[in-house]
Amino acid sequence: MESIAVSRRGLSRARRWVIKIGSALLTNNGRGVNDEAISAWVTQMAGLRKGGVEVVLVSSGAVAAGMDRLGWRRRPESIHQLQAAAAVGQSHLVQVYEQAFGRFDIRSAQILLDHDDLSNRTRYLNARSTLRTLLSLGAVPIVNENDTVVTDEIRFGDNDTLAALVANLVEADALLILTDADGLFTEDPRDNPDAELIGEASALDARLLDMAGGSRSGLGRGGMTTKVRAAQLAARSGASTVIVGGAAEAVIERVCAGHSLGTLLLPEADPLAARKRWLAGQLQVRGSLVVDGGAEVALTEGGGSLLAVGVTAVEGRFRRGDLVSCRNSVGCEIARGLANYDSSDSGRILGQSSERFVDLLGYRDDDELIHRDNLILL
Ligand SMILES: Nc1ncnc2c1ncn2[C@@H]1O[C@H](COP(=O)(O)OP(=O)(O)O)[C@@H](O)[C@H]1O
Ligand SMILES: N[C@@H](CCC(=O)OP(=O)(O)O)C(=O)O
Repeated sequence: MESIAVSRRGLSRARRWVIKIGSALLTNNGRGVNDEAISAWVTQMAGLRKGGVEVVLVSSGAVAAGMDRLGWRRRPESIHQLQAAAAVGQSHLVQVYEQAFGRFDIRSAQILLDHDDLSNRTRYLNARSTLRTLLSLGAVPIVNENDTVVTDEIRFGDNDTLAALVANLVEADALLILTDADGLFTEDPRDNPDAELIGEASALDARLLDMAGGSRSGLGRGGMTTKVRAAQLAARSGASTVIVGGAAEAVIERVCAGHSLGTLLLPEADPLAARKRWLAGQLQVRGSLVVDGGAEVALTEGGGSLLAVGVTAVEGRFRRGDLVSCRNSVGCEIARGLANYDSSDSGRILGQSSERFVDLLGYRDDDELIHRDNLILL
């Protein structure tokens, strides 16, 4: 039991969440989207945002909202009708969120993604930069699949997969999947009312996929199978996943505070190591920082962050958040990491202590040029 408490407590330290709200939950008994429930979730997300926690929302519901507006009772089979319903519904869905976040003076932003956006390197990096910029502006991105331009073969179909890929994209600490079941049960509780809730497991535990079944709601898509797979994908970049019943009182607040609700699916033992491996494999090196002897020791032996004071030269052109290589005075690459300042600002602060950043740049975002959590030693 102790380990549950410890890992749940870890969730209360997560600074960046991806929160996915599924179709089965969002729909008002099949009649459009549930505005009242959306308002309650947004109130909780606004609370997180005000507390300095970054939130990316992945929301389904476009097809359900569109069906309602078009007067359709049953989810259509044809892909073109689904696309039409999604187009009609998406604008309404975003409008409901915009209004709800507006009550808290929080900007929201619509992001529609398809498979190609996340498999094409340039588009992937563009999506990543836009999402990160929105977060740094304090906005809440609202992501959905770009249903208009996708066909059956390349659709995500379910938004669980999309949410996990977004968690990878923004390197979220945790993914919260709100659905109409209380979590992952040993069997679908609709089939067996005696099925038991799994409180916590490793996302990579092969038995989970045997327990997970498909969707029955008529509006939801992937069921628990895609949720377990999403947890496995999210774990690749070190994120934990919680699958939980979204109708529970103050559910987002309680899960994010570390309360034991729903099912927690954990990445491997050291999420930071997973995340660093993910970073190393995903991004292109955009430039280099040459470090002095003191900084080399601090990085390689002390496990420290890279400070501007230990940097002697900046090479290449890179933006904040890009992957850069750290080389020592004889040109050996010793580490790679995500730069907190772009190449031009890095050039202005090199050799300087962070107290001077405001004088030199007119602002100070971070004290470190590369934080140790974003640094991979080679
Ligand atoms: N082992 C399981 N535990 C809980 N729910 C399950 C399980 N297997 C299948 N399900 C089904 O998964 C459904 C949730 O998935 P889905 O309908 O796709 O929702 P969403 O639209 O929120 O993604 C539940 O309503 C439940 O019937
Ligand atoms: N893009 C679709 C979502 C697809 C879907 O229903 O996914 P899910 O919520 O995972 O069951 C929509 O907005 O209706």
